[in-house]
Amino acid sequence: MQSPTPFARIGTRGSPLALAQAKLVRERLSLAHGVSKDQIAIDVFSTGGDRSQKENTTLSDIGGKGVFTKEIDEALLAGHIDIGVHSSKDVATGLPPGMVLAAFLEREDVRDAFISVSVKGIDNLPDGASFGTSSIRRAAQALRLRPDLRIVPFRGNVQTRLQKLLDGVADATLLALAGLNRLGEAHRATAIVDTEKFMPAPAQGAIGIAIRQGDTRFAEIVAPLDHAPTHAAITAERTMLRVLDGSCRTPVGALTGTAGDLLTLRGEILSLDGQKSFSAQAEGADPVALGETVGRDLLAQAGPDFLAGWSR
Ligand SMILES: NCc1[nH]cc(CCC(=O)O)c1CC(=O)O
Repeated sequence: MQSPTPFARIGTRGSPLALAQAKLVRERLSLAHGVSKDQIAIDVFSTGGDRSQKENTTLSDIGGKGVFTKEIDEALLAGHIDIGVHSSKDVATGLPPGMVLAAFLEREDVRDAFISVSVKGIDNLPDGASFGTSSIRRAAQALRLRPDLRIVPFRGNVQTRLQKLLDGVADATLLALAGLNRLGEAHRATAIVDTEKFMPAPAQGAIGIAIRQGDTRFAEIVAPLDHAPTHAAITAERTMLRVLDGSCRTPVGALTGTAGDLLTLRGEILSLDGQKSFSAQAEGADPVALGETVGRDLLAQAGPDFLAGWSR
């Protein structure tokens, strides 16, 4: 039986991936603090992003900001939960006032996996094949290589999308390898794609832990779970995205690496049809400064016409 006052209350979405991530955080908290898992509650929330799954919408159509986090953020700020567990790539760059991302678990594989029941890779798809994705980044990157592809909307959780492929709704898709790994479904990947051609989404593959700003008790409780190199990389990528967010809604990719003691950050923005793209790269020690440098470089290269053309 759960005690009436648990050690911590975690809020999460209810998808199998979100639950796996919340359970991973519970496991880490339990080990770090020597408390039983029964003392850590997991509360499940349905978000706008979950409710709109059945519509033929892209995430940017729904309105983006916090569509997978809003209800959890509100419960956190209201004190109904202590910790929000999120896929960092689903967390809006502008956090609700009073909320902070305090810790990040060590990043999983950042790459996307190509999945098809008929062909080995994107190059092998027949002319005019259908490509299932509701990610404007994956659509643009696929169309850059294969302008003939027909993009079909592909919403739903990871399991739903895998089933849609089996049902023949599309000839192929891309999914984050991180999600497949966490669900024990990595064997479904037909191929792992090259990050040069398919730069991952900013913050892909990292679980983020949100707490209330100024909550010193929970700041201390989640601190042992934080992986410093992941924290730095996600900060750099989210900063780059924040610089771009203000001006445009083009597809964006980002990838952090290391060069000795320094971080390297590569970023790219693409037109929706993938026919135009700009990339930038820099290295530095301060993740915020690095993200700003790469973000501003991308804005400068793209210029106002490109950004205006795709701003809605
Ligand atoms: N809402 C989509 C989403 N958000 C996070 C992940 C994967 C896990 C991650 O990037 O940490 C996914 C699924 C996908 O892109 O395949």
